[in-house]
Amino acid sequence: MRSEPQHHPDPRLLPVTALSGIGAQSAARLEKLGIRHVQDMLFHLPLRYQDRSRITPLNQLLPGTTALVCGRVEFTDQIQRGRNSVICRIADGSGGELSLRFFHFSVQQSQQLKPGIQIGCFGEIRYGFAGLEMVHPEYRLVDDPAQLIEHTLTPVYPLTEGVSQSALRKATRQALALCLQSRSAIKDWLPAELLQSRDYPSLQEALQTLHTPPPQLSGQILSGTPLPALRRLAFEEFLAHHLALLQGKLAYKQWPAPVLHLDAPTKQAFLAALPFRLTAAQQRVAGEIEADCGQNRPMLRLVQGDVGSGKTVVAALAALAALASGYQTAIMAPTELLAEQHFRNFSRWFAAAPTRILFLSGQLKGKPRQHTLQALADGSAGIVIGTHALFQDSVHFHKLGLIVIDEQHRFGVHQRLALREKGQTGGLRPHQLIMTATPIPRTLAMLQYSDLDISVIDELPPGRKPVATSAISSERRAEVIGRIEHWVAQQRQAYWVCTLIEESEALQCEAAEKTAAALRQALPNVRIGLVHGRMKAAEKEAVMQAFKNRDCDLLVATTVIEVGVDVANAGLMVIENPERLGLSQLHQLRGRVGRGNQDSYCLLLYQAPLSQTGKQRLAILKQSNDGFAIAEKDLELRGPGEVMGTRQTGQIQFKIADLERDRELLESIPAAAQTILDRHPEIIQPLIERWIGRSRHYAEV
Ligand SMILES: Nc1ncnc2c1ncn2[C@@H]1O[C@H](COP(=O)(O)OP(=O)(O)OP(=O)(O)O)[C@@H](O)[C@H]1O
Repeated sequence: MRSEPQHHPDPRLLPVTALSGIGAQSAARLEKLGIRHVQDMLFHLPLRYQDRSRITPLNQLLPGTTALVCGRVEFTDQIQRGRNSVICRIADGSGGELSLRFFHFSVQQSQQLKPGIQIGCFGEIRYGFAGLEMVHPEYRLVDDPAQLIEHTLTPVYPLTEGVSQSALRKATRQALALCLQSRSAIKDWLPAELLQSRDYPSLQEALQTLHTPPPQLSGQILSGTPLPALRRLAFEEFLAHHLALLQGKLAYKQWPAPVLHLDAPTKQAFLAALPFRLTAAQQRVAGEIEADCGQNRPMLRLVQGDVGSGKTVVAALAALAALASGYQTAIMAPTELLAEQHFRNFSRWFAAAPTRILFLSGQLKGKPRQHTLQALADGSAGIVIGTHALFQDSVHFHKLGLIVIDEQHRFGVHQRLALREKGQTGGLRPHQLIMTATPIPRTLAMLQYSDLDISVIDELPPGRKPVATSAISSERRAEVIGRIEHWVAQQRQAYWVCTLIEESEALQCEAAEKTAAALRQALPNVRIGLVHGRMKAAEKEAVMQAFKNRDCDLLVATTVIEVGVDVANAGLMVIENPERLGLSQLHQLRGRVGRGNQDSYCLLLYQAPLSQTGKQRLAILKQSNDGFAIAEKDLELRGPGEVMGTRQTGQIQFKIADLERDRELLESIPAAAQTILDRHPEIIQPLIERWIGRSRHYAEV
């Protein structure tokens, strides 16, 4: 890295090579930690702190603790020639002794440790062959033990290979001096009204406190209580992410969009042809969508609804508005199965409409694919339903007015933004409707969905009965198999879901194959089908069709059936290894049964023994059939990090904020963001740049 001229006007923006001890090589390594300029050093905060404020007498050492000690060398021995390993015994007159083990020690280094010399060490105490020992501790030869004592806690920074802790400490101290003591201090963007009401320190104080904590805060830090200084930075970081998403929404809403108007007679005719009446919640949400689509600015709306709450028909009403206004609709589902199911529903609901409803997935090849692409391009197809294949470069729309994305959490934030790019017609941007059956607790929705307006279908169609759920140890597997036999004898159908760690689809499929084989042996009179993600689409379709037609009694499946299966006669579901899945996912899976008006059951076949939390989690599923309540409980038990996971957050990485530790801050973020939007819009961009960088990944619109 090239050094910039010495007379650079702003020390904050000097490259890190301006700090003594940081050469070009270290600078390249620091870049991996996102540190390029002097001011970046200040936002690289300590992971934890070490207490070197007192020397522990050797007779008071406890294994497993970290301590600062001081003693005189009794003897030093080379124990392993090859590794230059040295052992040294020290004593301090307290009656205690400690062994120090050093590796890769030079002859010169070991010769320094002469008997009688006084040495101070900092490190972890553990049991060794010859009593208590410290392995490769930091050490210093001292005349006076007082020289070892540091009155403030010592920061420990996250490291990158090739940059030592002491080099980072030294560089950070210099950076602090340069930035905080010069007139060009780091700019505090947060307005006073947000800081005062929270009793937060200024940015300057916060950074200073965290890098060089004053002695009076040691107790608080060591007890793990987050300092207001840390809270303040986490608050600022959450705020920056929230603002970035909001800004993405506001920017998108600046574009013109087609006005989609649904006239009353068309709507009435559509509703009258449905075999049911919309619930009040469906009507309300449909109204919200209608109002959005009637604007000349694009809708960005998320519909959250519990499993089976009837989201699809609400999306169909939006598609009807698009159709009535001369625009096309693209509906994207995460799996073939779900896309096919939507395709069947839409084909039925729009049978009388003067347009073509088409299906498009990666599996569609050759002539049929050509015809589909042609119909989308010339506008003869008004509605297309498919998988993410819909958004490949080869797909062109005549006049796309509405995009519906189902099960949005499977598509990351970034994919969602990329989709917005698609389908601009004549400078107009399509309206976007996103549907999810995974209820996200309100506080977390703030981080994930603040670029969307949210509607909730909080009512199930009448007559739905809760799925009676019980947890059964896998030791009672034979009993469960017996229950299936009995169930099938009553002309009912069932699912058997094999789960494994979700990432490993291959293993999941293998497990499903084995289970199907074992069940076929155990239940020779039951017709058993198997469906998993590695089968060809046509094979899957054939099995699903057989299950729908009642030519198959028991469907063994992987979690591919989580979404998209709607077979009213299937009222029993066995879920293997439920302890491995999130509660919301389990709730969604069991939502496959209980869709008709008959009694339905879910058996959670867990691997004993279950942990305490494992038991509590399954108990929640037994007690509740409300997806939102379940999601809140899951959040309580597992914490936000687990619940969101990387998949659901769309890989939001925080520098400082910790979803677990700083959870209660989330609640206050939307109001603080609103204050900034209303009264201090000029600080939005600098805050985003500070915490997220200049990358436009949130605002790619
Ligand atoms: N108001 C209603 N009254 C009765 N049945 C309804 C109503 N709305 C939808 N349904 C039916 O309920 C079933 C579930 O609807 P839909 O598939 O839209 O649910 P969903 O909210 O998408 O659920 P999931 O997330 O489980 O797929 C479908 O068979 C649908 O036809």
